[in-house]
Amino acid sequence: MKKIVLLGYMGCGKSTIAQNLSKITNIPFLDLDTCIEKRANLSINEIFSKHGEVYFRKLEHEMFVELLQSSENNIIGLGGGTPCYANNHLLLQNDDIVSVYLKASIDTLYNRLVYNKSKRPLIAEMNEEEMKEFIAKHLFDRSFYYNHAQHKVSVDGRSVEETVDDILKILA
Ligand SMILES: Nc1ncnc2c1ncn2[C@@H]1O[C@H](COP(=O)(O)OP(=O)(O)O)[C@@H](O)[C@H]1O
Ligand SMILES: O=C(O)C1=C[C@@H](OP(=O)(O)O)[C@@H](O)[C@H](O)C1
Ligand SMILES: [Mg+2]
Repeated sequence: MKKIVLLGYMGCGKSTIAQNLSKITNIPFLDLDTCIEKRANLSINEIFSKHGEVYFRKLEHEMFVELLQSSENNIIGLGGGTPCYANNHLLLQNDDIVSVYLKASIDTLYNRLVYNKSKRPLIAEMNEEEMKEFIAKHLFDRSFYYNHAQHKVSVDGRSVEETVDDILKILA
């Protein structure tokens, strides 16, 4: 059984889908952000505010490599920026993983993030207008990295259960 790696922009559902896919498959799930918070003993917000984003990206890369090197079978929910730094996107092509890009439209992402931004330091201080413009440009810049995933699943208008089913079809 290969490790299953879920990636995509903030708000596309990586953490939620990883948890629900784990319930169905009984494969343990790991959320990369949670692993980083435990290792640093700081929240993502605190890491950004105390040490800055470059420090966070270093921790994120180290933890991502560590999780990929473990012998355990896991479902790993990445952070939205994980594929976009330290050549992490090249790891998405590894033979011993199944990487799935949860692709969402700007509107889907905005509608989910507008009520969930306080724990996301990149957008926490933005107003609604700024957020919409930021997401559009940021998603465009990042799509090169996300498109290195082996598989792509559209999540627009799909329930959690439907997205889990879409991923189960890939794993079958
Ligand atoms: N399929 C879905 N339909 C509706 N809302 C969803 C769906 N998947 C996730 N969400 C919601 O979107 C928000 C972001 O989900 P989350 O799993 O934290 O995304 P990510 O880890 O990719 O940032 C949460 O409020 C979550 O409940
Ligand atoms: O897009 C990003 O750069 C980030 C996404 C976040 O994870 P989620 O995608 O789970 O929100 C978290 O890693 C951090 O706030 C940075
Ligand atoms: Mg998440």
